[in-house]
Amino acid sequence: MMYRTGIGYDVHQFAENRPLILGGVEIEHSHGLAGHSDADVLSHAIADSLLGAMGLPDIGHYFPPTDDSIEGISSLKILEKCRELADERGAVIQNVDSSMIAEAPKVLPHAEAMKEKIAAALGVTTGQIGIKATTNETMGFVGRHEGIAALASAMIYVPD
Ligand SMILES: Nc1ccn([C@@H]2O[C@H](COP(=O)(O)O)[C@@H](O)[C@H]2O)c(=O)n1
Ligand SMILES: C[C@@]1(CO)OP(=O)(O)OP(=O)(O)OC[C@H]1O
Repeated sequence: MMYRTGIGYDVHQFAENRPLILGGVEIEHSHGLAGHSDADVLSHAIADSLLGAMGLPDIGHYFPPTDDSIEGISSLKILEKCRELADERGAVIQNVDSSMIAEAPKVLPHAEAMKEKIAAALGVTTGQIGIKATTNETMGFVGRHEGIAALASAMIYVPD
């Protein structure tokens, strides 16, 4: 038996007239995030952490930014694809942990709702999903409210 870990990082720029979707949850804010997909930076980081743990190529390999057919795709679908790839290999997701780095809005009040969406997409329990957040203490692009970054780590069990 083997346990494997993976990491993921993503960042998206704020844009006007876009919904702000984080962990599959729409959050009221003055700006949303720009992207070819729904720009759910948290789900993207989590997807990459799972793909990394499985030793697979990253999110852009499965969902290329050049693919017009996925414009506006819900990133929960990307997490569902990660679950499918895990199932195909008999891999079992043990846990996912994550942090968002955002000056605003406050995201922790939405963490439970995000856990529910993410857990459902991955076929795990909410207790297996960690969601944290920090500001960047006004420094850098996050500090200037230019965008949101997210980090994630995953552990999976892979049978022999
Ligand atoms: N976008 C954010 C940022 C932070 N939080 C919560 O606030 C706590 C304090 O953040 P600091 O950066 O000032 O240390 C943090 O631990 C989070 O609980 C948040 O919800 N949303
Ligand atoms: C899923 C994709 C598809 O275009 O989403 P984007 O919104 O482009 O987001 P990004 O995190 O820059 O790259 C991942 C892409 O593969």
